[in-house]
Amino acid sequence: MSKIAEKMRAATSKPAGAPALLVLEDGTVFAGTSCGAPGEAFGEICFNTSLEGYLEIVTDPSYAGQIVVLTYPQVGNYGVNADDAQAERPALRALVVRDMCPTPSSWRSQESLGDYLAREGVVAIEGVDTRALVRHIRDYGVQRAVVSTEDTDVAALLEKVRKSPSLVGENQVVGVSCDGAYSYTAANLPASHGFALAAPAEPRFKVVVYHCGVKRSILDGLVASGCELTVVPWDTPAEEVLAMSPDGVFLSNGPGDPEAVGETYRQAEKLLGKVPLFGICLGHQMMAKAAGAEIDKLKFGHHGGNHPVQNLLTGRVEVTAQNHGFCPRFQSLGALVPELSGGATEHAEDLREWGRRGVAPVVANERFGRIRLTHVNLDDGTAEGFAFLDVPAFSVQYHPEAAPGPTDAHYLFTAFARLMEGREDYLDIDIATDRLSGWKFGSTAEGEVA
Ligand SMILES: NC(=O)CC[C@H](N)C(=O)O
Repeated sequence: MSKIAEKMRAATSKPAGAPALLVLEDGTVFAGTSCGAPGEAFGEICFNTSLEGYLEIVTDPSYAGQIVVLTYPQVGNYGVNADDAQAERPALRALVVRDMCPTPSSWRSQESLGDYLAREGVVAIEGVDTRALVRHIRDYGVQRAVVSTEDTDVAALLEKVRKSPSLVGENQVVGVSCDGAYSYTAANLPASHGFALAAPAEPRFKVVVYHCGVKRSILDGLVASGCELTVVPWDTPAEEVLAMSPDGVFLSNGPGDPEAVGETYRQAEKLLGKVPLFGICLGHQMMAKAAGAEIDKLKFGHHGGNHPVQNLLTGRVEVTAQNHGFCPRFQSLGALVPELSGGATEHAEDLREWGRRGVAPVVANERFGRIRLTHVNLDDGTAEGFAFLDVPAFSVQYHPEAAPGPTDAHYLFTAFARLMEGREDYLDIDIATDRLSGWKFGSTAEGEVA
């Protein structure tokens, strides 16, 4: 090695952390070193493919009960800034990375990611061949796993993993909801947040938010579209919410198995038709469950910032942020209404077929009338959005607030405001000129290109 190369190596190498192990329930083992808190953490292992936004991922409450692998190989380079956090503290069980940067470089950085994880008690492992690990999860599916900095006995760890509880059937929401109601308005917007680029609209709507583990950027998006929020616990009775006479109710994202969150979807059932409703991710699943949908568990889920979704109403493709492992099946909501489904009488097996035909199909639901499929995932043909035609309600499986990810779908916050105004064309929005989505194209608040 040349002298210069030796010097460079010395300048960039970091002290090795304590040895750590990652063991999957199928017996796959990866050795690495600790880069967060010491300890032993069990959870369902999944991977996120975003290229940036690691703090938003780490603090997304929807990761409660999960061990997250980041596919981007160098993590921590720009440090951590509290304004980017999606919740007070991380809820994920552990973090797995290829390489953790101990010397962040950014004017916004307040501390290193490793220090943050250590302070928050999150176990983390680096030095893992994350490409091999992710290919393994893609081939064999998500499964239980453990990250340990305490036990070096692989056989013992494997036994413990196989005895650990499964994410399926467990209520994770109860651990990340709020204890009591609180309000959230424009005064709460963080100074350096993305939605600050579009000044918040005048507050016009009183909205109640069911907090199932809500991401802060979702609250910001609602405020940006003109809502004053009262955030309530996940199991607040619908009667209490209606007694507040809100203009609308929002059902939040949240962790774990939607089947285990009966206290929320039973409220959604009571609210549908009584007040305009909007749901994101778990909130979408809650609305679908209220209408009797069957829920599928995906092999390795959608977690990342580049998932293409086709809007069947406009034909446009949105590049979206996603984070879910479960998904309601559109076909289970009812029989097709042929006159609103391009004459079709049979459900398409692959929902992408509707995009090819230029049709947004409608089913007749026993409880709530007609429901339209509005959005479809172009990678795997899963359902991404529903709009109820006979009651004021719509929901999406993906994340219009991004955080992290592209902002193509910010317009859905505008759509909720338009739904509360009683507009039938509430979803018919040009994202190039929408106040929330369109700022990046140089449009003004009025929608004209400046
Ligand atoms: N981000 C979310 O709301 C996740 C929803 C649900 N817990 C799932 O994994 O499918």
